[in-house]
Amino acid sequence: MTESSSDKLIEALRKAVSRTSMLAEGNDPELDSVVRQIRQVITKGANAQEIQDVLNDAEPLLIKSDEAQINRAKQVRSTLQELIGLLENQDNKRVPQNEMKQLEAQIRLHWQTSSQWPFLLRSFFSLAEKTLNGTPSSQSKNSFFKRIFNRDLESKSHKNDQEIMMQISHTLAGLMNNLSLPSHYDEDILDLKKALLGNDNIQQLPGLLDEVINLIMIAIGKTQESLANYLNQLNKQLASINESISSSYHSQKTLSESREGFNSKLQRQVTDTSQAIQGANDLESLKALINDRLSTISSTMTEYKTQMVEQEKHATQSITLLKNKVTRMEKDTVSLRSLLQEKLAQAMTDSLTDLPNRTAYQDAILPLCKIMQKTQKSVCLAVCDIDHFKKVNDTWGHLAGDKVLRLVPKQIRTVLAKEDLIFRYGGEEFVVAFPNTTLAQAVKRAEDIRLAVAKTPFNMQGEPVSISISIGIAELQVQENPESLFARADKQLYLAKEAGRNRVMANK
Ligand SMILES: Nc1nc2c(ncn2[C@@H]2O[C@H](COP(=O)(O)OP(=O)(O)OP(=O)(O)O)[C@@H](O)[C@H]2O)c(=O)[nH]1
Repeated sequence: MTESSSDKLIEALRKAVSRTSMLAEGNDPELDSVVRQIRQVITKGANAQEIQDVLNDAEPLLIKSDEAQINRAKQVRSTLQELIGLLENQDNKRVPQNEMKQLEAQIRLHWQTSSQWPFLLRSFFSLAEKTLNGTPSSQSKNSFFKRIFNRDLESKSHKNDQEIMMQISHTLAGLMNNLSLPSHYDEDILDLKKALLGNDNIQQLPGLLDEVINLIMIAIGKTQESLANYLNQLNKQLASINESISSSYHSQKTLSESREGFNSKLQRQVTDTSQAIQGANDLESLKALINDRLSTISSTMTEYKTQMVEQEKHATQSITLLKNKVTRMEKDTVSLRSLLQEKLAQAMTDSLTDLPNRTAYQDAILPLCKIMQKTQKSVCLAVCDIDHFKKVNDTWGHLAGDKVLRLVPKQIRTVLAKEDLIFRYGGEEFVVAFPNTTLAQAVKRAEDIRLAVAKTPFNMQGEPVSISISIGIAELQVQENPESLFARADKQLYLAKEAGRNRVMANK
């Protein structure tokens, strides 16, 4: 392999790696087939030109895929802007200006980063909740008071809320059209769109929004998973390139040794012939001629040998160069993979509390339940919810609310065992899984959690404030699925709230 063709190959492989993030989309069948072709040519050890050719074929498709990604991001941005516009256009509602500005700034910063879309949507929903639950704008204060005393107007306002909800639901349904998900999610998307379009109930919106966010998470996760797979494959290919270079290096060395032997043998023969001819006295002129020829052959041979040595030196240098480049490329791949892992971890972590989030819970709970059922061990789930949390936000502000959300899980952790798992499930709700724990033990542990939170004074603007949590618990049954386990624990949480809060209730 010459220096320039090895350079070309390395360049082609580099291009393949950098383009992979887009190739990993896996939505366009035409593009998928080109990706397969690229993988095949690399695996079969094709030369630089062949790799260059398939990459050239892929170029227009890659540009198309790139554009589709940008268009999706633009659609998400305009959906979010449209949603904010909807809130602003409600004449008897006041959108909290600070939060709205913050959200708009976040949108400006992150609209192109798909992993941020769920967070932007969540922030929007919190803004919508605050707007709809909050005080009416000053120009409509009159109608607010009238609402309290006038049923007719109250029902009008309720209708107005419903209209906003319907508009928000419609806008979210529009967003679903732009998610790139494998076809087996078509039915889920269709169901969710139907539910969104038929929804006029504010109570259902958080659940539906969660489902939208889940699907976005899946769309992002899928991309990362394909990218990780491809990088693994690429790593194997790089290892095989390295191996073949090493073996070609060894065979070159052997070749050069055997040529060396051939040279000296030939040299010996030439000397022998020369001596033999010198022994024949009677043919002087012939001797001179043959001697002359032999010396020409000898010098040609020496020259050839010098050339060979020079060429081998060159080849060895270019192989060393190539090996260094491959090593560098391997390092690039490793850092790309760790970047990818970091991104995956980010998508699984709640940024406020640093706890594993709901996506992480959904990833972890099924395998946990399966292993516990297989080994016939008991596992319990506790759903914990901060009591009257809305009041904390309303009284002390959103930042104080965030502080409570960070401190409560810290208190919970103080009583958890090493193998217990805690997640921020959403809002002010945390889920704890107790592996290898019976219901009676879990109830005891939950009681300790409740007490640990209740006895902690939370400092709010210099004042100690008590916070309590309610907990619902259920134990996994034989052949029960995680959804049903969660539903039973959540039902107990509801009962604990109904019974006065700050208590633990278990499904016995
Ligand atoms: N500060 C802050 N508030 C949040 C966050 N996520 C959700 N919330 C708020 O949590 C509150 C939850 O209120 P509700 O569901 O009405 O429940 P609650 O007031 O805790 O009442 P109960 O659960 O019935 O005891 C809402 O006001 C949300 O805006 C967050 O990340 N930070």
